[in-house]
Amino acid sequence: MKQSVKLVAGNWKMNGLGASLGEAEALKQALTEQAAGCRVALCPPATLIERMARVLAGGAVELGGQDCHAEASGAFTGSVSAEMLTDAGANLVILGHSERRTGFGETDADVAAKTEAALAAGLEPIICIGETLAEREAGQAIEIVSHQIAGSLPLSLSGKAFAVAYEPVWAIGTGLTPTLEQIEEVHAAVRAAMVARLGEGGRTAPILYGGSVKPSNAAEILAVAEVGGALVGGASLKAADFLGIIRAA
Ligand SMILES: O=C[C@H](O)COP(=O)(O)O
Repeated sequence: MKQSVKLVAGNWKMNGLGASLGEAEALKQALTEQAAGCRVALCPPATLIERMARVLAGGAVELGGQDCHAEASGAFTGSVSAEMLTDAGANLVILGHSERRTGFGETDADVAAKTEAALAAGLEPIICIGETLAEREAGQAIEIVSHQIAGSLPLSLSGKAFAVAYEPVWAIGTGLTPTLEQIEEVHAAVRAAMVARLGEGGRTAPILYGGSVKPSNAAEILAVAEVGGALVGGASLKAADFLGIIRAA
């Protein structure tokens, strides 16, 4: 299904200090001078969200967290709740990124629980899925992402604003990307899995592509059927690069 308004979200990961707020300011300024034609979001480290919310106030750039805890509050040292992200000024949150699934052992069930928490706090979740290189080489990409969709999307998402991000693990930060045909094939399968899981509620949420998106390949990737936007890592850290991708959308 063709999405009318795409979402281009920048995931700063564990990059950025107060000095980086200038990049957010430059992005806001550029999108004030020339409207984007798509939704644009930045997801900085949690420590920057509140300051970035002040910088971005009154502009078109939305703000997201990179993770949240499944519980609303409690004895969870080092964690941030969904409500804390909302309180700091975020309206989105990335959940289930492969770096959290791999590095922190997050399961599909964890991602589903975090998604429930995000919805309860009024956040729009961006739920990440994607196969490893070994899984792709074994011909299991479709099976893996379909399974991840079934396990990571709680039924309560139906009727709510959310996005799915397909990020092949082997394409993240490597400069490698799937072929356009492979992206189209997986996105079609992801859509089918979303509809199988949520019924009509799975039909319209955008499916973002993520993994080595840059200004030079963004236009062709964003033109693929069922690509409803992009989740951008490295190329979102500099406003000029991120703007190149936004313009392509
Ligand atoms: O969340 C973003 C992705 O992991 C993509 O990162 P990348 O654009 O640096 O490959």
